[in-house]
Amino acid sequence: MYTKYRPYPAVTMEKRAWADNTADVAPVWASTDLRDGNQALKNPMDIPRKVAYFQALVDFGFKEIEIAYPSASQTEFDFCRTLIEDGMIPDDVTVGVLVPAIERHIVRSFEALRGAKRIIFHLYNPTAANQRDVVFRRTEEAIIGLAVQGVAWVRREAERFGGEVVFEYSPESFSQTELPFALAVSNAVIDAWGPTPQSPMILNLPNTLEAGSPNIYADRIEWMGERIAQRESVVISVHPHNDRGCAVASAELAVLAGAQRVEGTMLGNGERAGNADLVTMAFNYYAQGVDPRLNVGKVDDVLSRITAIIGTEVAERHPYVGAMIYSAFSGTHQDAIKKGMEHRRANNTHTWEVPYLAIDPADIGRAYKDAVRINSQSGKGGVAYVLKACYGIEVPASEQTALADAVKKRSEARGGEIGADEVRAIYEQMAQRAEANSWNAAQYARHAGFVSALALPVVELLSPREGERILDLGCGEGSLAVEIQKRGADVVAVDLNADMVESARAKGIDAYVMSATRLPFERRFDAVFSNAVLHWVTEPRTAVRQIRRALKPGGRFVAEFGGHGNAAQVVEAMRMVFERHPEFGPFENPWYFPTGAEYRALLESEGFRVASAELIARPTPVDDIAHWLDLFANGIVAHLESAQLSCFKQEVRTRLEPTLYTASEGWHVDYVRLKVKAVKENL
Ligand SMILES: CC(=O)SCCNC(=O)CCNC(=O)[C@H](O)C(C)(C)COP(=O)(O)OP(=O)(O)OC[C@H]1O[C@@H](n2cnc3c(N)ncnc32)[C@H](O)[C@@H]1OP(=O)(O)O
Ligand SMILES: CC(C)C(=O)C(=O)O
Repeated sequence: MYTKYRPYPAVTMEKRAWADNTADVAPVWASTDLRDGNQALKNPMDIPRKVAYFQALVDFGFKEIEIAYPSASQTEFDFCRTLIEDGMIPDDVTVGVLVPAIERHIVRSFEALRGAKRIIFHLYNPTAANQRDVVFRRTEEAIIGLAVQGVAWVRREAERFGGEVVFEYSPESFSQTELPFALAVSNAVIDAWGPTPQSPMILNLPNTLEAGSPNIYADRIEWMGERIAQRESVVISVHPHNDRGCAVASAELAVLAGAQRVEGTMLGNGERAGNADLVTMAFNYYAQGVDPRLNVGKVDDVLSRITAIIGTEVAERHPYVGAMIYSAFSGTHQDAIKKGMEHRRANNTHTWEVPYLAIDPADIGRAYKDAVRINSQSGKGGVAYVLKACYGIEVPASEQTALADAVKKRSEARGGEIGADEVRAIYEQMAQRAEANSWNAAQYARHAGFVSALALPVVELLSPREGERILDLGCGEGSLAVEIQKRGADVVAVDLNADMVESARAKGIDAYVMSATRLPFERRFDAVFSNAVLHWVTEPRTAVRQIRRALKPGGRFVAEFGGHGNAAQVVEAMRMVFERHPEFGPFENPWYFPTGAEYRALLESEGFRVASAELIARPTPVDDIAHWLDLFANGIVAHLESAQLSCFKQEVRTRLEPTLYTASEGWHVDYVRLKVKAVKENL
């Protein structure tokens, strides 16, 4: 079996320059899609499809386009005529045709091109030993004679042709041709055509059947380049096929070896295993900071047009352009991408250095959010990235592992990918479970009407104006949102509690269930308003970032919530009752009550200009401290049994009665509010 095939002959080189060269300049690209690509299709294109394909190639930036083998069929001929007669060839684009060394084919091909301003007339004849002996049954001299005769026919017709003719010659099957013979035939053709440095010809050295490794192709190109006649009047071109899967590598090494021009096709479409894929190759230059001389930013548009025309698809894993190319499922890769992107943003880096991403997906219009996709292989970094990229949600580091575990479980149980919306739903559910307090809208309305009634001055501080878009963050049952709306503003309200949101909606408010640390809004609001909510948010920096993000530049943030010392006596009484009853477990204070200075510093560090951040002592009447505990402290005692709960309430009540209750005025809670007004700076 192993004697059936022979090793591809290596080239003996005294010195080899290409291995030390670097790819500093992209070659001239020549698309052969409409000829070589077309001849690979089961259903070759008709004229309208060819026209559409031609236009896509022009839009991608090709300046040399081989459009046909005009003598092959009437369609090929008519396509040439259509492009020329309908004036579809831009002035900076040169069209080419492929023609065998047969007189009537040469005559007909010139006929097809009549009227074109500038053409590449590409003559070819096979030169390999096997072709000479078996297909043509001619000696070496006769094959050279055929080529030289072909040149004479081309010269004669070129002289009659009105436009400029760039002559191209291919010793077809160069890859299987002995180098001395390839050189002999090429030099005979160069001599017969007589190119000059001002009017050079193209010598195309095809890897017609790719049978050797790219380094040998490079050796062959360098070998030829060193020896051909009139090197300064010849543009060396390559035409690599992909039979060994190395066409792009062959083309790149050939360029290092002196090739100045590369023929190939979009996505490598072509006979057998195809041609050199010029999309990949152009991006290979681009990704090294070399001008690719093609409109790579338009690639998705161009490829969607081309694949629709020829009825193919871009493979998911195709380099640079596959749908999955900029997506990572695996946890450690996701983590590295997330950190790389964050580092880039934080440092405003210009050069691209994000692990696992060859180029910036945005360069070709792909979204960053697709860079990370979630399944059972994913980790915390990836899951956090998805929520940040898709919804602007910052998952606190403390919650990331639990979230990733929940997502992984879901993916393993169900199989397959977990979409961003599903990750978000899992996160919301976790947040609701983790919410310290539970809320009941009816009870709230009955016993906590004071919360909104006392907040009207905060609405005044907000001073909503007609037509402004205002976010009410933590709207509760919606009374303040109604007040703001009455002043002509357009209000969107959010609250973590579905019962409250329901109640706000019943008042005609556009309300949603949403956490203050997971707002999806970006530059949407003229103002963000919040009353009696932010002391419940245990990730204050995350909330401030979300608020800033939701605001338009210059937008204001007006809020009131519990500040340093708020309900201090109540908190202390609860703590002491817990201390007296070790069976209740540790007392956990759920609230964030900052000082004015602390909150001001937080806002300023997140890009706000703070107009005021003041603590205001406001003893607040409540109907009964027991109701207050039921409403606002139920999270602290959620784990207690009912007898323990009664005991807790009774003991807290007894402790507070001497200071917070009077017979004439009833119960007052020692509220201290932090009232804030700040403006989003235009950073
Ligand atoms: C590697 C490449 O991609 S090269 C391009 C290949 N593309 C094509 O062949 C597509 C278009 N081809 C065609 O439509 C036809 O093959 C035609 C019109 C060129 C010729 O068709 P036909 O006359 O029917 O002959 P056929 O297709 O069998 O070709 C074989 C003949 O062409 C000769 N021939 C093949 N290539 C060449 C050439 N480049 N120069 C001169 N003669 C050639 C062969 O020696 C053979 O001649 P013979 O009949 O004297 O033995
Ligand atoms: C005619 C030549 C350039 C060709 O298509 C090939 O050798 O593959």
